[in-house]
Amino acid sequence: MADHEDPKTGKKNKGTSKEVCGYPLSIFFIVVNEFCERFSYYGMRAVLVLYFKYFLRWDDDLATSIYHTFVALCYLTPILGAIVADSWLGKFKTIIYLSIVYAIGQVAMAVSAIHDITDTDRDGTPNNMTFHVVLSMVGLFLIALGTGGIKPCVAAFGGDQFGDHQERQRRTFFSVFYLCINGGSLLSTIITPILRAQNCGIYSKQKCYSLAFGVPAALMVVALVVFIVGSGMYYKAKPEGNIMGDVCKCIGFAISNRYKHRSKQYPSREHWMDWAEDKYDKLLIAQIKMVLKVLFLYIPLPMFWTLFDQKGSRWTLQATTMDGNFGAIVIQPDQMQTVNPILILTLVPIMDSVIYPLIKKCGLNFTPLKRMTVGMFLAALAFVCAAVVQIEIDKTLPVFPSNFQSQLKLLNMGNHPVTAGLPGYGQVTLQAAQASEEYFTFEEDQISISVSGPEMKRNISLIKGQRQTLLIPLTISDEWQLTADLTTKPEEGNNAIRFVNGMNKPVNVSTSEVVFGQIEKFHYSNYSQIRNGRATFFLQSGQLSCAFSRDFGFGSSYTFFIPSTLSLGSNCQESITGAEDIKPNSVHMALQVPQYFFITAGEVMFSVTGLEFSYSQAPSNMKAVLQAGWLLTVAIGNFIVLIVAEVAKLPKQWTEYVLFASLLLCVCIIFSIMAYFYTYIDPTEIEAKFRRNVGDDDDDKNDKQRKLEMEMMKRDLDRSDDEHYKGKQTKM
Ligand SMILES: CC(C)C[C@H](NC(=O)[C@@H](N)CC(C)C)C(=O)O
Repeated sequence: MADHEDPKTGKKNKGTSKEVCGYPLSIFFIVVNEFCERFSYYGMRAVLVLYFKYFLRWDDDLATSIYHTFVALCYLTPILGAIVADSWLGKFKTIIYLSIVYAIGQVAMAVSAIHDITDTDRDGTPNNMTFHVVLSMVGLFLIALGTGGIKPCVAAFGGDQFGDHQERQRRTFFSVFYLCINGGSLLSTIITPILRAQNCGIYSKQKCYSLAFGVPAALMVVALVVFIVGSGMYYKAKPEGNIMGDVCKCIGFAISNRYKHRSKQYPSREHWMDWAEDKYDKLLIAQIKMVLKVLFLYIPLPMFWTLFDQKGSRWTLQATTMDGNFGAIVIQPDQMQTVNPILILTLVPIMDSVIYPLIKKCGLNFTPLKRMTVGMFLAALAFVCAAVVQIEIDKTLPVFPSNFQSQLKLLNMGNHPVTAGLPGYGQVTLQAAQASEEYFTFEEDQISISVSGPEMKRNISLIKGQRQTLLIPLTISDEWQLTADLTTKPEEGNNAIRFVNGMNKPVNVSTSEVVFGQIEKFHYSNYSQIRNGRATFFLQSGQLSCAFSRDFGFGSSYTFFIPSTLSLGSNCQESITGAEDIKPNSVHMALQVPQYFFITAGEVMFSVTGLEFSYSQAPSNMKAVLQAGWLLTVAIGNFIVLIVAEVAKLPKQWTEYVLFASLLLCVCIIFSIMAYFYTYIDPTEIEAKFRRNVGDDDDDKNDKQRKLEMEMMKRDLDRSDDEHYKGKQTKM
């Protein structure tokens, strides 16, 4: 039998698998598995809301709530996976079984997105939507179970591959592991939206959601195969029975025993868990103490994730009010999120090979908990940057009417100039086919407007909180019309465009992507969303057919006026005038880069370190459980976003950013105090000593000596100021 194999089980011993440059070869399969799995997860997530909205035809509210429920579930299921792994199947088998569940879920999603399956009338839309909804919900449930379930196991299983002499390599592994997460997610969030945009189908061509889900499904199968291929090389720690059951029972016994002995006549014990000593093994009690110490330290951590997860929501919304034109490329608001994984891919190597060594050279002991504290501080700083950017944006946003005001714009549909008398604003002159530049604000319910050239006078009823445009007709006999204008910026950085037809006959307007439909004479169309860039509009009315083009930025709104003078042979490019109802975004998206930089630098210090810290401080039989505890802080963080945003209801977005920054700063201070009192431990060493002292009946040490050693170890776990273990234990 080879010396790297356990003589009893024939299985590999820890840290003895084949090595390449000091690293166990087995971790190669683990990091490739993680890369493919994250590709699969983030790729599917990137198109999920669009699938809900455009394939299942759900409204925005339902789509976003199901999406967030799914994401929250993905961070709750790790507990389940960890318990199964640590207590029953072991990490290896848990990863294999749950990966199969995960891959089935992804395949179910891909199948649910094939519209042809139920498209009996072959019109391109499914005829049995229930089938697609049920299949996709089952798919998402399996994915949440799979991705969440394996997450704590894969990280801990990777850590398991290193021997005690490979602490430095294990730290590097967690950094590379993080790089793979972000490499996979970056690639997939670029690729799957492209796949979705393709047209596919048997009977009719539709947006290809099946391909956008199918490729992540294939990557999950690849992840599973790669993991299985590495099978012979892994160190597989054996689960030690129902450890979570034992932990719960032991804690329960300690509490009830303490309660039974609450009277002063009983001497107090150093730690409340010591009340379990009457019934439970000292090793188990020591292990529970280790876990509880770390879990206690985790209490403030969800606040970091509360801020971190707003990248995908609030910050993306902020980007929709910004200008994404970078010259050579145009960045869409949701694409700004890719800055995070891109920065991770650059910052992790820089931190590991330059910053941390430099700090060490300066003689500073930049311990994991110090790094996490700095990470929190950087995240708070990111939100201060977000607040400053928001203040700049707010300065450029249009002033919409309050609930006590109404706003009115005038559009002269005639061929001659008119002068309109407006209460409080005097005389306003408008050329032919011209609109007033600004909206006029009124507090009255009704105003009287007199127009000269031709002479007209009308009483106009205004609606509080609304913006309207008054279409001043060509002749006295024509109808006066009021349009309902936008009182918010168009969504997702798009431009809201509509047309007013000043001609005496209907006109059809369209672009290559958008149909405005037929607009009756002297009427106006609904708003349609046009993306940034150049758009060409085609006009068609009887024999008349022409086109004109305009360039659009982000978040503007225009009313284009088709004049009565437009006729066969007219030059539409010159004849059609546009009134700018909402100015395009003018604050550049590049201003978001500092906030992305700080949150990502914070993530590297907080999350990469936290991942490794959770592994290194966990007892051997609860590695996955503590990883799951770490992931639970992410889930709680997500819930806090919903609660704080709902409860705080701040009128200005920048104040909400400042609130979140202040909350994290407070939490950061609390955490630094807690961290100061934390003593790093070496679980392997503690466990070994307990085993030696407790389990070895043939030990020739006398009882007194043994008792003394045990007491010392107990004190090491209970007290923070002891630096007993080979100087390995250091404070914060
Ligand atoms: C614990 C997770 C929240 C960490 C990790 N996420 C990241 O690394 C992000 N930088 C990815 C980005 C695409 C949002 C994960 O395991 O997904």
